[in-house]
Amino acid sequence: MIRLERVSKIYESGGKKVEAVKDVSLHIKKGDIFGIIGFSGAGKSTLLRLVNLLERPTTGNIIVDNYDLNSISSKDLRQLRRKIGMIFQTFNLFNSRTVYGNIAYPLKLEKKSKEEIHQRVTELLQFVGLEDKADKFPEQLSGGQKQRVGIARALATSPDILLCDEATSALDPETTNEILNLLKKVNEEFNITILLITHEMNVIRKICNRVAVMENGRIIEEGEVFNIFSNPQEKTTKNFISSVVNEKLSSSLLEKLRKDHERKLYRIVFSGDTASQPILSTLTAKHNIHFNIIYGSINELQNQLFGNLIVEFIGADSQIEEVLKELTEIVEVREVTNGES
Ligand SMILES: Nc1ncnc2c1ncn2[C@@H]1O[C@H](COP(=O)(O)OP(=O)(O)OP(=O)(O)O)[C@@H](O)[C@H]1O
Repeated sequence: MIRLERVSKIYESGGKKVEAVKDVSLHIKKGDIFGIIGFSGAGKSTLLRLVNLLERPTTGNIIVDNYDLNSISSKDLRQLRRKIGMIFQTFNLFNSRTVYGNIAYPLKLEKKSKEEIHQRVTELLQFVGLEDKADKFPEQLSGGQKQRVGIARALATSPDILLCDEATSALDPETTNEILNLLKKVNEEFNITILLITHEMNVIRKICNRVAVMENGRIIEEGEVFNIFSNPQEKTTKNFISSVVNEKLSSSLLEKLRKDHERKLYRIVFSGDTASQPILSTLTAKHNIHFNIIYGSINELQNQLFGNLIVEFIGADSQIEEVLKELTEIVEVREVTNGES
């Protein structure tokens, strides 16, 4: 659906060059909810503007819906633009138009008849749950309601792709969840591919199936959301994950635990099927030792479980060794040291 091949974007302003996007390759498949996460200045907005045809890459190719943007004709470009909807952090609604007028606007540009416009706007108002707000002006709406209008307007021309630029960053957590649920519904009911940029891992966790982590213009890590969450490789990715999945213990708590428990502590990381199997109890029973759970967390993601436990084993050293050996073959096991909390 969207393919970026070795894309770079260099801005030149005041004689200075800024390489905002560096050698990025990505493949976003039809039906994906693909999230790009990164700190401010990482290059996310530039990447979105490249896909939205507002910027041209300095080098590399961008292919959207089988059109190579480097060689697309202006007629095809106009056609393609209609297939891409966009919503924004600041909603970008027309304050002088009603909710109805905002949603109708792209259809008016397409010179649709009054009846067609009425039918489509009514459908969309119902879809986003704002039937009773048709005649209100944006300033009479809450942030969440404004974003619903933004979504309805973006869907008016039945796009194949929806680009979301920090669409929930201005909203409180509850409203964020409502809007994320609505975006999921857009994806599922209309099979619209969603590409979103965000600096909130919560957004990625809630609705994305794939994620790319961006830093200094580059994609540093990319993959299925479950795999990235359960086995992040890069420090920045780990930091983003720890903002929503609290698996680290504070160093003071760790110190206390180590004082209270003179045996070695082990962190055992479970994911997927292993998170729902009684692996620990089976293995410790087999080798006739006991275990004591010191800390545990379990999370649900994409209908799968992942989590981790900190445990101590009680029993003969040789038997503990055996259990650790067998455990390591099934799950990730590492001794908890002072440096690793
Ligand atoms: N039009 C422009 N001209 C010159 N430099 C730009 C332009 N747009 C962005 N940049 C620079 O490119 C880099 C990436 O910016 P970009 O806005 O893409 O990052 P971002 O991850 O979206 O950050 P934010 O979340 O703060 O918007 C930054 O160093 C920025 O200053």
